[in-house]
Amino acid sequence: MSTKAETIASHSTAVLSFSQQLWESGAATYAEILRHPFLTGLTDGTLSKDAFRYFVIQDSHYLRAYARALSLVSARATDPEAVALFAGHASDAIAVEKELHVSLLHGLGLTAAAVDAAGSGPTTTAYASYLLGVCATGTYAEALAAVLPCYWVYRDVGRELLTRSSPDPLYAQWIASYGSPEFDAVVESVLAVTDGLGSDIGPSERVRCHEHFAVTTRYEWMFWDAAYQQLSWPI
Ligand SMILES: Cc1ncc(C[n+]2csc(CCO)c2C)c(N)n1
Repeated sequence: MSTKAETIASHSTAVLSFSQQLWESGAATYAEILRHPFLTGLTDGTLSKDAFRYFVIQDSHYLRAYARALSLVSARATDPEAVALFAGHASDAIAVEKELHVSLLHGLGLTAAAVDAAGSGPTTTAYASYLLGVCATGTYAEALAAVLPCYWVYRDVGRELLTRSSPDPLYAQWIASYGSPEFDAVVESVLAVTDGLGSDIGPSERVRCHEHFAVTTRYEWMFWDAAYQQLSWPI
């Protein structure tokens, strides 16, 4: 039987691009994400407004942390194009957070003060801490592997949900923002940077990249699950 490192190393010499190799580490989780009742509830309109409200509040906290993680990715990039790309996306994440306040929060009867008062929940805090930890202490490739599922899972979920849409106008508005062609172009540029790194990475670093990708894909599932359950701190 081959070890995990050998399996990953054998993939690296095969025809798959680095991003496609990473995707295999999250593929089973991605299949579960599409079946999650939060997402099926969004598209058939049965998702409770309380669960969606929880999601939007937690996403505000998540986006603030994610922007900082992307700034760290930007700082570690050596290619000036990649520095600019991730710095731009860090800035976009803050803009998205503000936009959320204006459109979705208002439609949900929420205020910025309510978001701050709710604070970052257990799953948001765990996911954000993992991202910031890897981006601060890992290599550039590890940092990229950790932030990648956020882009990629959302693009693919957005595309899938667009085909289903939603009878609820608020849910349809959210779906449209991630299924847009502009967002598709953002994700393709990040995948191109990832593939450009593929040949420079050693075997142990490659294994760590796969681990980070698998963990943050799981956190994406957990983020929707936390909203579905409206998970709070136990104490
Ligand atoms: C839990 C969670 N995961 C991913 C995204 C999607 N997302 C947020 S910022 C960004 C890139 C730069 O704008 C992307 C793809 C989200 N909103 N919430």
